[in-house]
Amino acid sequence: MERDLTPDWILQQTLNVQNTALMSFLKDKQSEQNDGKRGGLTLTVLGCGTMGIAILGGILDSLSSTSTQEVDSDAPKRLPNKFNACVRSSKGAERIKRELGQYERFKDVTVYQNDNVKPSQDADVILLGCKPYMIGPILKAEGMPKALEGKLLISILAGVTEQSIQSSLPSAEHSKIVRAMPNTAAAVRESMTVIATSSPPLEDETAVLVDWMFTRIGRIVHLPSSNMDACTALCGSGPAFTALFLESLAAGAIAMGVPRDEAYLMAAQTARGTTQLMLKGGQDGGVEHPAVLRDKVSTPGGCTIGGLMVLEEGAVRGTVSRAVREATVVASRLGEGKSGVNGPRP
Ligand SMILES: NC(=O)C1=CN([C@@H]2O[C@H](COP(=O)(O)OP(=O)(O)OC[C@H]3O[C@@H](n4cnc5c(N)ncnc54)[C@H](OP(=O)(O)O)[C@@H]3O)[C@@H](O)[C@H]2O)C=CC1
Ligand SMILES: O=C(O)[C@@H]1CCC=N1
Repeated sequence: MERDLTPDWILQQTLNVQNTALMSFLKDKQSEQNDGKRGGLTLTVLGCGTMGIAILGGILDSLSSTSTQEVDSDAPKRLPNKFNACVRSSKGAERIKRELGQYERFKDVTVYQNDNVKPSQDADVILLGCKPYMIGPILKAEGMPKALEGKLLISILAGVTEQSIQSSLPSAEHSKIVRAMPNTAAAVRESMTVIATSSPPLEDETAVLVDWMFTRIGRIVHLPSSNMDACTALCGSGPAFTALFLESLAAGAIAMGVPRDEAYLMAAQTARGTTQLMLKGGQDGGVEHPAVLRDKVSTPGGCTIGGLMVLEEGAVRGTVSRAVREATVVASRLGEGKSGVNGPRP
């Protein structure tokens, strides 16, 4: 676009540039002050892959967007302000930069490749995000037990109990271990994360920090550790089960001539609408019972009841429930320290 370079226009542009620089300076200062006031924590993600990136992304996003405002009301006194992301391969390191580089607070992230000791020494809080069977060797590696002493360890590993993590750590002065189970919707801040209740209970400040971390990526509930494998099957595996159902819904429509892309979009938006109805709640303020939603759609003599009867003939309810039970059993075996646990059972 052509423009007259009038003195007024040049002055305005100069002021705009100065304003932007000033705003950015003030934002940085405010962010430093918030971190300083709270005595910032260092968070290290040991195994920063799909889930580690999603969780770290939620935290960086939240910190980036609240730095100029009063901090969130649910925030702990001390927030993480430095981050270490640990991986094994250069591909893993590249992925972190590619997926998290967009966040302003990525400047506070250091990526480590094949070095877990230094970032663990520097950490106050450690998020364990490697594969379940890797945890023993990682925790027992030279220098690690000492580096982890007295730290808060938060594990998202399927099937790995707090006791089993504790047994990989020789020193008794160890470290508080908290188990949590998020899901891949963390990447869009819609995770359902189950946090295992600790025994003895966590100190207030630690509990607030753990809740704050996982509410950055979605909703949380607290349940006893004994429920964690079933929660892994429902919430952790749930996106895969739901995706299969959505794929089947769309396939039916595609078979009847609906264009493919529109069919997937319709399946996704229909699921979103249904979950919103369910979450909006019933009369008692809780989650709406799915059977109530189902009934509202099933006009007597209509097409929905016709379709539902086919699903019942196909034992969909029993099959899906059994898949969750199977995944629960397999999840519990993931903590045995080996891979390939879907194989035959004795
Ligand atoms: N995926 C899911 O839907 C869910 C997974 N979980 C749990 O989360 C954990 C991670 O799963 P997910 O994110 O999918 O797995 P990924 O394979 O995506 O991530 C694992 C990460 O660990 C890194 N890693 C491997 N070896 C080491 C090592 N020796 N030291 C440091 N880092 C290492 C890998 O690096 P590199 O890539 O370089 O090898 C990778 O970044 C699992 O325990 C799983 O049970 C929980 C809920 C849902
Ligand atoms: O299938 C798995 O092992 C992981 C844990 C929960 C979801 N995915």
